[in-house]
Amino acid sequence: MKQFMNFIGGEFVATTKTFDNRAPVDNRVIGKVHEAGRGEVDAAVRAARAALNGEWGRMSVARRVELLHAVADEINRRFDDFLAAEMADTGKPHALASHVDIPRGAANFKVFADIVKNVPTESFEMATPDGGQALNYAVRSPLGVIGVVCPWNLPLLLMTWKVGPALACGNTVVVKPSEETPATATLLGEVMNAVGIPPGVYNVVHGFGPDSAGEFLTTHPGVDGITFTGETRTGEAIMGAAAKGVRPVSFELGGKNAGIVFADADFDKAVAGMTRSAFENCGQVCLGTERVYVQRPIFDKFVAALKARAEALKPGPSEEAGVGIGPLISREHQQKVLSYYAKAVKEGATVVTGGGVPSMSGVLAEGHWVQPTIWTGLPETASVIREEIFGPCCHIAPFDTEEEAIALANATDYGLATTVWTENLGRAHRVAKQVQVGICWVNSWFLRDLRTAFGGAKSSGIGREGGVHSLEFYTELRNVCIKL
Ligand SMILES: NC(=O)c1ccc[n+]([C@@H]2O[C@H](COP(=O)([O-])OP(=O)(O)OC[C@H]3O[C@@H](n4cnc5c(N)ncnc54)[C@H](O)[C@@H]3O)[C@@H](O)[C@H]2O)c1
Ligand SMILES: O=S(=O)(O)c1ccc(CO)cc1
Repeated sequence: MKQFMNFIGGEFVATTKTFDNRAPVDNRVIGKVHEAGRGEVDAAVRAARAALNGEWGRMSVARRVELLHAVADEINRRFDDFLAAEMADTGKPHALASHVDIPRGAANFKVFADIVKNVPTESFEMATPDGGQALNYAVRSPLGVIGVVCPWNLPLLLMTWKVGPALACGNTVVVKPSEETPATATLLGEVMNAVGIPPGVYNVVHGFGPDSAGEFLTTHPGVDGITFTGETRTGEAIMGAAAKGVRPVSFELGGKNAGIVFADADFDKAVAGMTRSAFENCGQVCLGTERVYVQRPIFDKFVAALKARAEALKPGPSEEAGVGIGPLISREHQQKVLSYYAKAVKEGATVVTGGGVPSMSGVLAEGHWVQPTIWTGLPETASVIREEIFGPCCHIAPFDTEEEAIALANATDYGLATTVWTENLGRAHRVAKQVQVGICWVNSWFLRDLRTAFGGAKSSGIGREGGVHSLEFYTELRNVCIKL
């Protein structure tokens, strides 16, 4: 049985309290996770502080960049180990994990190392009251010890998306991976040691949220800032914890994203794009679309086409050929998604396809499967249109005008992403400007350039990460003013 231990000060640390790690495909116990108590979290924060005050804190940017490139190279060298670990933890299809999760997990180190190496800082000359001159210039220092609290949907990708820039900026980190997906964060500890990242720079503490490692880390006074990806409600709790000591937070939170398909869209591309945005990763992507609005002239044709695509997604384990959809992460999440499937029916939805659990054979019958599901016919007040489900499902409603589509898209407390499909360039610009979200894709979905700002509006987040914007959170910008 695999043991997932904490990684503190460059060493793997066992504890006496463990919990089960289960495979989503068949609910089998595949590992034991060593839960960190207050003592281990404190040791991790102290190790991170010592590294900050030690070799890592004194290291030149050029050497740091070199080491982070080596981390990326080592992830790529051990690609198959990371792939196997991520697939076992999440059950996601091989094609997805091998094309998205692991390569991005590696790229996050290189991209941010290069950004930090090349970013300029500002300087201003000024006239002084005595007729002389002064020079102002900015310097960036690391924020300090960063608490990184992660979700389970893209474990390595979303963790390194924060650890990459944090380390590139010279910080040290204590990572709390999701209790559902401990594997790749633990494996990354081996990579850090292998390439010579000093002990204490990267630490991992395992456990849950409240009264466990998540709470112990976010309430720890030795943590200088907290970066978090997860549910909006959890963000509220962490924000409360961060208030003590007035520590900065960066939050990437939930979404209830709209997709808008105009009648002038390239129909086949729109159907293919919406299939991905509704069902990829079994709908467990915060940027995914759960509310689809289609202009009336193509509504019926679009519903029929998306139905055909949904029904063609073959459920199965990661390695099986032709698999298009994996299971949900956990039994608990399966129950949550199925409760929404029941609610939709109760609130009067027409179930276009899905709505239940696919029939799986043998041990797979114990997995956390649900059918890709499409509804129509619900009022905008329905629960499945208002609340984030995080499953492979969407409601499709017709609209008539551009203004109506924008109003529908914006009628939510969330503001993470929108995907718009149209061949009319003017309309694309008008809609993109008016949707209240952090990212608006036009004729695409989940195209990511890591130099761009990423984050959510409204209840979907606080702050922006990506490119130089990550520096806003991971560094303190200081001004030096010299009288000449
Ligand atoms: N905006 C984004 O970029 C983005 C990306 C991925 C996922 N998400 C969101 O994440 C959610 C799914 O992920 P999840 O279920 O893992 O989220 P979650 O909020 O339940 O858990 C995320 C992490 O927070 C920890 N945690 C929970 N309660 C805590 C507390 N009180 N104090 C400290 N830590 C605590 C968990 O143990 C876990 O590591 C969805 O809402 C999704 O939209 C957002
Ligand atoms: O900014 S990214 O790292 O590309 C990213 C990918 C997916 C999600 C949503 O789950 C959030 C951020």
